[in-house]
Amino acid sequence: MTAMLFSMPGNERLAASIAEHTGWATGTLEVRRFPDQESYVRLRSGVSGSAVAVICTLARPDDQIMRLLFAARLLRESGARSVHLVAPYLAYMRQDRRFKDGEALTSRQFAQLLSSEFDGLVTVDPHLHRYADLGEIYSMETASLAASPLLADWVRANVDAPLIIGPDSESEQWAGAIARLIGAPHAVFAKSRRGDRDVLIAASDLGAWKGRTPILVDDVISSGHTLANAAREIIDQGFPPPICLAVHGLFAAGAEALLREVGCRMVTTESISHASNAITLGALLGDALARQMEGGAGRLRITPE
Ligand SMILES: O=P(O)(O)OC[C@H]1O[C@@H](O)[C@H](O)[C@@H]1O
Repeated sequence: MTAMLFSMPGNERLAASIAEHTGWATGTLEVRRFPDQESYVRLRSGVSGSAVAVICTLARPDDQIMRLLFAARLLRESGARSVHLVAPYLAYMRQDRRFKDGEALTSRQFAQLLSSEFDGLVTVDPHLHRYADLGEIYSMETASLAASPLLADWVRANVDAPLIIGPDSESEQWAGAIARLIGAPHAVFAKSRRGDRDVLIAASDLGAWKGRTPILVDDVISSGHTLANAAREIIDQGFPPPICLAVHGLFAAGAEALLREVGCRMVTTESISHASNAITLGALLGDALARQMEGGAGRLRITPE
């Protein structure tokens, strides 16, 4: 199997990290915007008969989706044997139900758009909350990789006597896994969300673990309010400001400043490029992509309504 990697703008470091691990060649896609903001995409490498992967993490997805779909179609039309998407951060997964009457079910529609052009998807900790599996909405091969072993490695190497804390019940899957992997205690708080930037955290009593270094663990930092409010609860109980350890650092406007103001140090994986990136994903993504490509994904299926 010949394989080739293509990076969408802004994903060059991630693509290099996968290329370094797999030894695959990196091809060139020229991608730019016309003055009217439409997208221009041109393939500058031969792909005939190759399995190809486009590396495009999906933070700020609305800025990226059209050019990504154009690139996928172009690669297929140019003779690629199969076209895969490596999106370490997968967007729109948090809109996994109609929370209010009349809301668009964007997770499903976004999945249908990607599934209509790609044969396979490799991603890291997609926000699987009300969906049990990506197969419920994606109709292509999917690999959902768990970052918790890598997060656990980071804690093991950097923190003595950690206390792992999840800010809400959804985060138990990461907090619990990391705590088990490193043999540390963990606690999980409760959260109620009243708005995009308005969350209430009900903390549990951490008194039994005084003296340990608190580490808040979550899948996503978006507005930062979940972790900032959880951090305040931890500090109120006499602990130092926690380390905020997350798989995906989206850092919406104001999030970084908010967490700094509370005194938190932020640590994230390289799924979204940010100064807090401290955990590389090249080996995890490269191995999963190789398995998917060797599996021979190549048949395009369309999700039925
Ligand atoms: O509070 P912000 O940072 O906006 O949002 C991130 C939180 O919202 C949830 O879906 C995530 O799992 C995380 O707990």
